[in-house]
Amino acid sequence: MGEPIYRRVVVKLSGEYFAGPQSYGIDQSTIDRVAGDLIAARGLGVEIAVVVGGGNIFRGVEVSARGVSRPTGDTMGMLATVMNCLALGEALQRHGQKARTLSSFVMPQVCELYTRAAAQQTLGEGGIALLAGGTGNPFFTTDTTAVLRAAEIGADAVLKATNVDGVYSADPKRDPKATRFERLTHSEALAGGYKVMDATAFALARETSLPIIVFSIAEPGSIGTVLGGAGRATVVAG
Ligand SMILES: Nc1ncnc2c1ncn2[C@@H]1O[C@H](COP(=O)(O)OP(=O)(O)O)[C@@H](O)[C@H]1O
Ligand SMILES: O=c1ccn([C@@H]2O[C@H](COP(=O)(O)OP(=O)(O)O)[C@@H](O)[C@H]2O)c(=O)[nH]1
Repeated sequence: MGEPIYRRVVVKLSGEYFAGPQSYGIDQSTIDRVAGDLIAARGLGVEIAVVVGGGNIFRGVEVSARGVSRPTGDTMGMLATVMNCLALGEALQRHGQKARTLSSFVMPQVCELYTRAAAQQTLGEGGIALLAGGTGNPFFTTDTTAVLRAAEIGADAVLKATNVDGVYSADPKRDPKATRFERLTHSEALAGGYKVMDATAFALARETSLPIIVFSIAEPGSIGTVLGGAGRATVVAG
């Protein structure tokens, strides 16, 4: 594995992936494996903050399709991300890694409130900061949260660890002829309308000059590989 090309990153973990072989909820062995990958990546000397999605429990759009208002559905989705962070935090600590969950919502019995200073402090002390609760606002996604928090804490890149190994010309799960891009500019990603990430996230990354690396979390060790500038991935930058 090569020397890391980033000093501080935000890793966005797919909530959906946390369900493992199940269709819903949290699969413990999947969380333990992801925790191991994060600890190995931290071992390369890179400061790591993590944003976890909530799609394994609730997605606002899906909840609202069943009759709940969209803001309430989105709040349920954001609370789902808190549960995922609590599960991941425990797994990291069990493996000996210092981790601190910081939420966009005030919930003192559950975890601390996210502030930029608290996140910076955790990273400075060698801990992994788990940034829970999304942006705290409905109508956003955890992809946008990852870019927002990366810009706030001065990260060098957003690593989107998802269930595909990059950005394709079309959804690879629907179109077998779709081809993977090695590299795209933010403007090309926006113009292409590639659904692997929402437009707000790409636009904020362009505005803040943040590279986004899209890669598969299913590949064990992929976070460390990507930190070394290698592996199958799409780099969205420039
Ligand atoms: N152009 C595309 N390139 C890659 N993936 C795409 C594209 N269009 C749609 N997708 C789909 O996007 C999904 C990843 O996005 P999403 O479900 O939001 O991930 P996450 O759970 O990591 O937030 C993949 O499952 C893939 O099928
Ligand atoms: O700032 C945010 C982040 C997330 N969400 C809600 O939380 C859900 C879970 O997040 P996301 O869909 O991004 O998770 P993932 O796709 O990574 O599992 C979303 O569907 C939204 O309903 C939100 O309302 N605001």
